[in-house]
Amino acid sequence: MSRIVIALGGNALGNTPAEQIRCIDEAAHALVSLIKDGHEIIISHGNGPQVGIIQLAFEKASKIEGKIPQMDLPECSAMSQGYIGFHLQNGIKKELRKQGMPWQVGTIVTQVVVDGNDPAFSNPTKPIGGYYDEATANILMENHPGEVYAEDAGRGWRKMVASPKPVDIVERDSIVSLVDQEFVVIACGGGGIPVVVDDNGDYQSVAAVIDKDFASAKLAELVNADYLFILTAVDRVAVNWGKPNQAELTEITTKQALDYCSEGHFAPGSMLPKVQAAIQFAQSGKGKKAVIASLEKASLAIKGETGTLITDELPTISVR
Ligand SMILES: Nc1ncnc2c1ncn2[C@@H]1O[C@H](COP(=O)(O)OP(=O)(O)O)[C@@H](O)[C@H]1O
Ligand SMILES: NC(=O)OP(=O)(O)O
Repeated sequence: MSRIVIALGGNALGNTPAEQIRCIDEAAHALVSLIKDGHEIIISHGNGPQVGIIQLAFEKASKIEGKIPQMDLPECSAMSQGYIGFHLQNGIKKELRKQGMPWQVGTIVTQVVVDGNDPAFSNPTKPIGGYYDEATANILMENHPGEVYAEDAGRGWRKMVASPKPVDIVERDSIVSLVDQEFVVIACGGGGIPVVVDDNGDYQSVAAVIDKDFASAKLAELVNADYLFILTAVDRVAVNWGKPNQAELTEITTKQALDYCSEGHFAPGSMLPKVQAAIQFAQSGKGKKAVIASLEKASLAIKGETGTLITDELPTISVR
C-alpha cells in the first residue's frame, strides 16, 4: 500500500459546471482504481481557469449592481476550492458506490503559507481565467492599470498574478487525520489559499495564486507520501517537445531532469513547473517517487506501465 498525492490539472476540469462534472466523472474511475488497488489517495487540483472566472464575475457584477463587492483573490480561491471540491466529492462518491467501496470523501479548505518577501510578488507569472488575443489583452491592460496579461504557453493571452512558492500547509494535521480514517481527501485545491503569518502568529491572506504542482509537492512531502502523481493531458514528458525528434521519457533521475530543464525542453507555465515540482518531491526523502502521466492511465502509471518516473536515484534513462 502506498500513500499517493495526486495533482489534477485545472485546465482538464473544463470551463463550466456541466463540463467540470463530466470531466470529473471521466476521471473518477482512474482515481478509484488506485484505492481499489489498496492505495491511500489525497487529491489536489488546479483552479487557474475557475479562479479567474470567479474574480471576473464579481468585478462585472459590482459594476452593474453597486452593492455587490469586488472579491479579492484569496476569497476567489476559497470559492474555487469549494466549487471544485463539491464536484470531486460527488463524482468520486458516485464511483465508489458503483464499485461497492465504503470510503468517505471530504474536501478541506486549505491555507498554504508563503513568504511575504517572495520575489514572485513583484513578478506576476501565474495565468488565470480565460484566454484572449493580444489586441484584447492590450485593451484590458490599458483599461485596468496594474493588471498584467501575457502569453500562456502558446495558448493565448491570460491575466497573470503573483505565484509565490508554498512553504507550509496550515491544515496538514487535519488532512493526515482524515486519510488515517480511510477518507479520500481533497486538499490544497488551486495550490491552496495563500497566507502569510503576521507578528501575532495569525494567518493573513495575500493576493496570489500558488501553482498547484508546487503545492502538491509540498503536500506530498508534509504528509509523508510515497508518490506524487501529476496527472495531465499527456502520457509522458517529452524532450524536443513538438519537434520531429520528440522523444518520450519513461524514467529519469532528478539530475537528468534538471539538465533537461536548463536545456529548455519544458514549456514554462505548462510542463516546466510539473517537472520542477516532481524534482522537488523526489529530492525530499529517500525512495520518493514522482510520476507525470495522463489522468485516464493513473492505475497503469503506478505499475510503471506508462508515465514518466522521476526519482533521485535511478541509474539509467530510457527514451522512446
Ligand atoms: N516537454 C513536454 N512534454 C510533454 N508535454 C508538454 C511538454 N511541454 C509542454 N507540454 C504541454 O504541457 C501540457 C501540460 O500543461 P498544462 O496543460 O498547463 O497542465 P494542467 O494539466 O495542469 O492544466 C501538456 O498537455 C502538453 O500539451
Ligand atoms: N493553481 C493552479 O496551479 O491552477 P492551474 O493548474 O489551473 O494552473
